[in-house]
Amino acid sequence: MQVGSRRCIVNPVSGDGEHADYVERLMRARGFAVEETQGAGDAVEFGRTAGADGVSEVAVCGGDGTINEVLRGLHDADHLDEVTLSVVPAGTANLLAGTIGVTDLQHGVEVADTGETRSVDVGVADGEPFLVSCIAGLPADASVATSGDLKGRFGTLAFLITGTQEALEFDGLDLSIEAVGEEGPFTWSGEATCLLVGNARKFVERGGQADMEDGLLDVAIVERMPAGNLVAEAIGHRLLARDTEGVTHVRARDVSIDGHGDPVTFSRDGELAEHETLDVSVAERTLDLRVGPSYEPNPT
Ligand SMILES: Nc1ncnc2c1ncn2[C@@H]1O[C@H](COP(=O)(O)OP(=O)(O)OP(=O)(O)O)[C@@H](O)[C@H]1O
Repeated sequence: MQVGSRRCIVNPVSGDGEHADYVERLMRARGFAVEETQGAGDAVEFGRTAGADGVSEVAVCGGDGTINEVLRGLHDADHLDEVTLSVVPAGTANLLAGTIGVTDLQHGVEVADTGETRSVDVGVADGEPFLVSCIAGLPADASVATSGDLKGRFGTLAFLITGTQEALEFDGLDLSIEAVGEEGPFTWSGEATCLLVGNARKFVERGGQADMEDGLLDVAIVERMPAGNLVAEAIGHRLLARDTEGVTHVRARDVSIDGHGDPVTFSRDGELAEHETLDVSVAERTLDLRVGPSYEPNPT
């Protein structure tokens, strides 16, 4: 047991792969022991070991995939509610970091050292944790189709390019959804283009950071619409405006999704898995997370 210890898990190949030496030097100077991953899955193991060792502060330097691996390891070790987690963004999209107000590597190092700590919700899908979102349908498929090469060259723009290509071919999902909504039971059934379940992110109105401390998930269901309309809506940035026809939005806990016998691909913070049915819940204010100054405890 190493009470009071600090550990930093670094994925040296995240993003452009040029951050490791720089970040490791800065983190060591702030009292973090550094561990470097050598391949997929290592960060899960490092997270598990950090949990088993009782490490009190874990910083993750990498992209959203690496953060999710560490989160899974800490969850496996039953240590999520005892650790303070921080993020030093070195990935391509860095969705979590962007959402909690951590802007770049150097800022991430400062926040990991002395940033404000908030107790935030952790989403749980099929027993596995996520922080940002759990999504099915077009965005999830688009992220599968985004090749590493394209991602490397164009960064986040690659999601948009492949997203548009995929939109022209996507068939839709046949789903039934039941949830405990903020204002009572919620059910939805039909053909969807996508289902977006956000913990740190919301997808309607202006999007951006969701309330991460309310014990609720932000659920948006986009009904299937002809691909031409979909692309036009997306280009006009109107798709997830609250009043868009065909978009249902509810804040809920305990969301059950049924694909009617067809496997549905879900992306849990970028980690892909197929499920015919999926239960998503929230572990309310379970994780202490260091956040940047622009993090909003109560976003409107
Ligand atoms: N040393 C390594 N060599 C190759 N792959 C690795 C290594 N360490 C970890 N990985 C794998 O690299 C993958 C990508 O990592 P990560 O998500 O951090 O970066 P990214 O894809 O650039 O960023 P983002 O998820 O923000 O788009 C992870 O799936 C992880 O398992």
